[in-house]
Amino acid sequence: MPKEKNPPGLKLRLLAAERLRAVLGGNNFAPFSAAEIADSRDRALANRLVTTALRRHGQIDVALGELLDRGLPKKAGSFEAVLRLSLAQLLFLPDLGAHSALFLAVEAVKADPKARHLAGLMNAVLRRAQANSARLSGLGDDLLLPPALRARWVEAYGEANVERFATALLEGAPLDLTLKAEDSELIEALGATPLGLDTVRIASRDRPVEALFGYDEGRWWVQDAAAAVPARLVKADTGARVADFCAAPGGKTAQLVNAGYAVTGLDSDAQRVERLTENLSRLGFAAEVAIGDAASFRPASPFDAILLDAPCTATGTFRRHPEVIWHRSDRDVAGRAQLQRQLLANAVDCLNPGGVLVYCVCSLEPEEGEEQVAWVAEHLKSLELLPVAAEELGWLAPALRPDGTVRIHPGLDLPEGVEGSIDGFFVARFRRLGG
Ligand SMILES: C[S@@+](CC[C@H](N)C(=O)[O-])C[C@H]1O[C@@H](n2cnc3c(N)ncnc32)[C@H](O)[C@@H]1O
Repeated sequence: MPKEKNPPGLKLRLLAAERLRAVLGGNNFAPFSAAEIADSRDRALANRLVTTALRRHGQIDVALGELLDRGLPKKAGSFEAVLRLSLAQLLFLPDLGAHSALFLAVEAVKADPKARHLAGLMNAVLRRAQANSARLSGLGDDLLLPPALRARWVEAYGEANVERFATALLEGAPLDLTLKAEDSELIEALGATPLGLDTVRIASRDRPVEALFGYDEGRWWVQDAAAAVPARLVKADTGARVADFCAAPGGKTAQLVNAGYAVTGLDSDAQRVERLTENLSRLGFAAEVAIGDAASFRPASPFDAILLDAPCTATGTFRRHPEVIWHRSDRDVAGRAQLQRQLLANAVDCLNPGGVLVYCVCSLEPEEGEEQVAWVAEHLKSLELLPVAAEELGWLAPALRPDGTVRIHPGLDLPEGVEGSIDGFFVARFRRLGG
């Protein structure tokens, strides 16, 4: 019988390998969308393979070290990505069965002219992995984080919290929505759990976001519970002129409009600004939108308040972007911290005396959060810290620090009955002196 040219599952495996390879090469991970893989079961499978390979990256590194006597072959096309996917399946997704992990891996490298010559090696390595799977699948969770990052986080958050971070990494992120208005019928129709304030959580979903109840009517937007905190801390009068610096794709802009402010959303990335505009339009929200550099932007007249959601290393988003754990270097942290200082300094100059500045980052690195508050105290003398009160944080009150800044991290307890965890975020609120 002639061999089937395209065995079932091969096309999907090749797509998954391509996606993983791009992330290994430095790209951000984005799950497959319905436009990319129409069949929902195929899409779920491809996303599960890639996310497992990314979440288990550290353990797979150790397994690769053991299994490949001479290390990864150089200039080998998709070999590494295919191997990592198959190890993820063999070791950590036993429900998918071992046979397809081996068979499809060999077929996938045969389909790649740059890796074809390594089909025998792929087969041998995976057979070895299979023979040692009991031990390799039990590699410790301490390997989930690079040692240097793990040590830094243990120093900042303590061992017990970092263990919770590892659990959060493996569990991934549920879908949190911010509701335009409290509405128990909407919450029920979404099958969501209220998480306090205006956030609800959908623990598991079988449909793309666009197919969820109320999307077309613009009754909610996607926003992690932690990301919804900073905009709530902009306390200004109704109708006040509030700027959202670094606004796209607009989750916080939407909150500010919903709170009744006259909002200007500023972002330097034209494509992302397009998404911001589309998102606001779906929600039926009006805001002034500008493309510009928040480090040098000058408004026609100063704002009453500014929310600065500064670009950062985004290590707090590791549940959705496991790659940040492996991609970010000390240099990245230092570079981001430097940019954040420029943005803070310019924001002060765009504020009315007495105006409020809320600074936030979705980073877990103290250099981008706690240490920036110390830098402001030393260098931006026209700002004073305006402490956040526990009542403003609701169930997230344990995130309040003694100085009135807010450190949210994925080790924090959730309200009773709510599953999962939240992103990492740091928030500090300042006031411009005078006025
Ligand atoms: C963390 S994201 C913002 C998320 C957004 N605030 C939200 O809640 O949906 C950071 C944004 O900063 C923008 N950005 C980066 N550097 C900037 C700069 N110098 N000036 C203005 N925007 C900038 C990026 O284009 C990106 O959209």
